[in-house]
Amino acid sequence: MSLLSTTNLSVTRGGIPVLERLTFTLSAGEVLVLRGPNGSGKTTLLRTLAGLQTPSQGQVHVDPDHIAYAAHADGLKSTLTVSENLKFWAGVYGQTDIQPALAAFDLTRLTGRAAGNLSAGQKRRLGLARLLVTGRPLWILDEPTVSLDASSVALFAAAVQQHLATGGAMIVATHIDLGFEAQVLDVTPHRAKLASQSGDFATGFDSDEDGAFL
Ligand SMILES: Nc1ncnc2c1ncn2[C@@H]1O[C@H](COP(=O)(O)OP(=O)(O)OP(=O)(O)O)[C@@H](O)[C@H]1O
Repeated sequence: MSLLSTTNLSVTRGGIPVLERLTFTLSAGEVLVLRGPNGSGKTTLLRTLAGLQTPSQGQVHVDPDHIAYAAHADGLKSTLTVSENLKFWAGVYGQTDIQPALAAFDLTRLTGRAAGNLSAGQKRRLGLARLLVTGRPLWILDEPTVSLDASSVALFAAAVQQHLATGGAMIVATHIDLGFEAQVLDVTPHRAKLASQSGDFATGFDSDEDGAFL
C-alpha cells in the first residue's frame, strides 16, 4: 500500500527554486533515505512532504493524518517532565500508553526529570519517543540521530524496525548509515538550475517551523 507518492514535484525555499522534478513512491514497510550535500534541499523537501509548505509545481499524494514529522529541533516543553511531555503528545494523538515509548528510548529512569534538564542526546531520545505515541504510520524525519551516541542510534534503529514491521514507513534525511535496507534518493541531480549555479543560493527568508511535529 502506497503511503506517499509525488508526481513531478518541485520545491522552493524563500521563493528560490531548490529541487525539481521529483517523482517517487513510498509504501508500507519501506524506508526512503534522502542524500545530498548541505544546503541541497533535503529539509525543504521534507517540509513540503509534511505539508508545511506548498509545492511550486507537481503534487504530493498523502493523507495528512498519516504523517508524524520531526524536524531538527526537539520541540519539547522544557518545564514539563519527560513523562508529562510524552503524555501531552500522546493526548494530542488520542493515545494514552506512554510506557512502550519510554522503554524503547531508555527513558524510564528519567520520567520525573524536567525536559530542560536533559542532556542533548536525552532530549533527542525524548523527541524521537514522541513518534511512538502518535500512532501514525508515516514518519518524516530530519537528521533524527544528531546528538545520539552509538547505543542510542541502535535504539532508534530498533524502533524504526518495529515501526516498519507493523506497516509503518519512514522518509529520513540523514548523513549516517542507519544499517537497514532502504531506497536512497540523492537529490543532487534534482537541484534547480538557479540553485546549482549559485552554490549556496537562497537569498529570501522563510519563517521556519523547525520544532514542528505534526
Ligand atoms: N528559512 C529559510 N529561508 C530561506 N532560505 C532558506 C531557509 N532555510 C534554508 N534555506 C536555504 O534553502 C536551501 C536548501 O536548504 P535545506 O535546509 O533544504 O538544505 P539541506 O539539504 O536540508 O541542508 P543540510 O544538509 O545542511 O541540512 C539552502 O540554500 C538554504 O540556505
